[in-house]
Amino acid sequence: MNDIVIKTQGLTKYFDDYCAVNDLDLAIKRGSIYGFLGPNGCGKSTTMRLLTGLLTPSAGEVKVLGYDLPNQAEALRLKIGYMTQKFSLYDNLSVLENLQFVAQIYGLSRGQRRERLSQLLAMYHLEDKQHVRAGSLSGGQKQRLALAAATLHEPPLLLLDEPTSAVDPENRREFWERLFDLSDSGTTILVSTHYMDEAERCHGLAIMELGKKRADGSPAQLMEQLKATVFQLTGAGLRQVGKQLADLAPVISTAQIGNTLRVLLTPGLPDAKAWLHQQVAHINIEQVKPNLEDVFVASTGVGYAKSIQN
Ligand SMILES: Nc1ncnc2c1ncn2[C@@H]1O[C@H](COP(=O)(O)OP(=O)(O)OP(=O)(O)O)[C@@H](O)[C@H]1O
Repeated sequence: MNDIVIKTQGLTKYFDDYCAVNDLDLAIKRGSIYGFLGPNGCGKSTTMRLLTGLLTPSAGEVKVLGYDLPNQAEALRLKIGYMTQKFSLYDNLSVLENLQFVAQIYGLSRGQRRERLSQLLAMYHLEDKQHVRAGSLSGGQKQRLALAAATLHEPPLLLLDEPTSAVDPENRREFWERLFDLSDSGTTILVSTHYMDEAERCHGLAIMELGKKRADGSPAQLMEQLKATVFQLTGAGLRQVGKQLADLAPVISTAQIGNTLRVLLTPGLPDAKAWLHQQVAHINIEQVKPNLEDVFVASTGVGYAKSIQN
């Protein structure tokens, strides 16, 4: 059995002469939750739409669940669930009516419909809301309803485009519990996000910028492989210290976090801690383990440019 359910090689998408997805190679395993992490406009949604067959690539090869895209996009359609960042169900229909409508689109018989809908209402804690208009649900309830609708036909692949941008942390956590249930039962899930805590929950992750994949691996691998050295500085005058360090060549980034200053240095320095001490003698300096945000900073923007230079 082939465990790679999404494979792309050289996947590229131009809109006129703007390259939104640039030479993207992916290999995503069955049953995994794989994230696209990146700033606005980096090509996350475009990649997702290419993987659903909604968009035609300008170049490259795409195989999803064994189907070659874009040629076999129609056959793939029934095998995927797709949820976009905007609530795309009907505000004026009740929760139940929305689900009944989607069930009809997927051609479920009356008996199948009854069974599946009561299952979904229970699973997504929407039983007591089933006769409420979708438009009057809270952000978290809307997202649960959208996930119920996207999974109604039990697709083996689920694509979620920034699914929790409008929900609070508690609802986000609850939403992710459901994603892990789905993954546990073999569903492959692609999720785009710009939240670090969501990215950390993924089994695998691509960090994207300007349509390019800058890093790929599990969050643990990405943190382990980070070439930069990370320091936490404490002491007086941290704002000033941050400004003083920011422009120096070996400094990838500085960021104040509460009472500490987090500093990322390029790997080229023979003794990074000694170098830092020379710059800021009166400050406590402790080397710390990288986190995912450090990986992100070193993989994008100025941090990326400095990382590859040094
Ligand atoms: N249909 C389109 N026509 C022209 N340009 C487009 C089109 N769709 C996307 N783009 C451009 O391609 C780039 C990538 O957009 P995309 O929506 O994939 O980014 P994203 O990472 O999903 O961002 P966001 O988080 O803001 O949704 C952007 O510069 C966007 O303006």
